[in-house]
Amino acid sequence: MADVVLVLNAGSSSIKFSAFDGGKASLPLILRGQVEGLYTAPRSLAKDAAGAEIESKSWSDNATFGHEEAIAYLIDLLRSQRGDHRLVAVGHRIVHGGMFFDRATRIDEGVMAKLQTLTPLAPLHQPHNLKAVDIVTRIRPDLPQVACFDTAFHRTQPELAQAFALPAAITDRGVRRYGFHGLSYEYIASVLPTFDAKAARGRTVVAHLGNGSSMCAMVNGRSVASTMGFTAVEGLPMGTRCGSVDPGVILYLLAELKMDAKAIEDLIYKRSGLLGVSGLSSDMRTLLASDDARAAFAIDLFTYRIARELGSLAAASEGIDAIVFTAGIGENSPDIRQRVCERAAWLGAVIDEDANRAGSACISTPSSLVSVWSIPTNEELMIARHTQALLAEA
Ligand SMILES: Nc1ncnc2c1ncn2[C@@H]1O[C@H](COP(=O)(O)OP(=O)(O)O)[C@@H](O)[C@H]1O
Ligand SMILES: CC(=O)OP(=O)(O)O
Ligand SMILES: [Mg+2]
Repeated sequence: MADVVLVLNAGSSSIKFSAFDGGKASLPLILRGQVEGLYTAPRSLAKDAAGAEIESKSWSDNATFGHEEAIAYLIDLLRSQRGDHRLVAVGHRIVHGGMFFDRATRIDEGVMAKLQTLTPLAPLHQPHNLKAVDIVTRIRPDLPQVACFDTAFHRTQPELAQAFALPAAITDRGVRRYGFHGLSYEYIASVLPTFDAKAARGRTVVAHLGNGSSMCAMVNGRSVASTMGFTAVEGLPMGTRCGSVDPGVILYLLAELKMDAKAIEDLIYKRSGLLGVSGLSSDMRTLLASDDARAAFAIDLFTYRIARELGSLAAASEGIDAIVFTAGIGENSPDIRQRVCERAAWLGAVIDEDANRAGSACISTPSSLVSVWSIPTNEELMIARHTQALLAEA
C-alpha cells in the first residue's frame, strides 16, 4: 500500500491538484489535473504520470458546485482510482506567509489564524488557499495538512532588499517586500546544479513568467532580491495585474477619479497588465497570434519591463552568470525568450535561435557571456517534498 500526498493549489475558480507517492524518496507522480470553472461550468480533468487521461467530468449543477464539492470529488477520485493507496497528507500552496513563516509548516488553528490576517495582502490567492484547508479539515479532520508558502524562499534576502523607504513604525507593522513564486524558484534552485553547476553556485536571475509573473535574483541558490514585494502585484506587468506603478497614481485614482479601494483593487489586479494594455486578452498566446497594434504594444511593454528588471536584479546580485526562463510563458514561448534576450544583449547574453525554437534546455550560444536556460518549474513537487519532510519529522 502506497502513502499518497495530495497537493492542492486552490485559486478563485480552479483547483490544481497532484498526487504523489509519498512513501518513496523520489516522490513519483501518481496523477495530476485540475477542476476548473467552479460556480460556473465546473469540469475536471485528471491525467496519470505519463499524461494519459484518467477521468474527465463536468457537472450540470453549475452554481452550487464549488471548492467544497471539488475537493470532496478529488478525495473520492483518489480512492476510486487507486484503491491500494492511502491518503496520508495534504500539502497546500499558500501564497502569503508574511513574516510569520520562513519555511513550510504543519497547519493548526493557530497557523490558520495568522494566515487569515494576510488575506488583504493577496486577495486573488489567499482566501481560496485557506478555504481549501478549511474544507479538508471538515471532510478529513484526521489528515495532516502542510502549508507551503510562496514567500518563504525569499526570507533569506538581505534586509535592504526587503525594505521600503517608509518610516520604521510602518515597516514594523509588516509593510515590507516579501516576494512570491518562491516554490517555483526553490524548485529551479534545486535542479539548476544538474544543468549549470557554475550558475547554481553563482548568480542567476530566474524569470517566472506565467499568469502571474515575477523575477528573482539568486546567489548560490538563495534568493537575494525579487520583483514582487508586499503583494503579488508589484514588479512586472502580468496577465491582468499592472505590476509596478508610481504610488502617486493610486492617490490620483482615489482623490481625483473618486475610485474607492475595491474599485482600485479590481483595476490593478484584474483589469490591467496584458489584458488592460491590449484591450484584447490576458493570454500571451492570443496576443502573439494577433496583428492588432495594441497586442504588439502590450508584448513590447512586457518584454521591456522584464529587461529593465533584469538589469536591476543583476545589479542586486552584483553580476550575472545565467538567466532561467520558467512557467507558462517562460517555458513555452520561444518568441518571448528571444525578445527578452535581444534586449539583454548588452549583458553579453547571446541566444542560439535554433536551440530556442527547438525547446532545448540551454538556449545560449557557447560564446554567450551569460548562459540562458528554459527549465520547466514544478511547484507541486516542491510542495510534496516539504510535506513529506514535515511528516517524517513528526
Ligand atoms: N505556447 C505558449 N506561448 C505563449 N504563452 C503561453 C504558451 N503556453 C502558455 N502560455 C501562457 O502561460 C500562461 C499561464 O501560465 P502558468 O504558469 O500556467 O500560470 P498560472 O500557474 O499562474 O495559472 C497563460 O496565461 C498563457 O498566456
Ligand atoms: C503569486 C502569484 O502571482 O501566483 P500566480 O502566478 O499563480 O497567480
Ligand atoms: Mg502560477
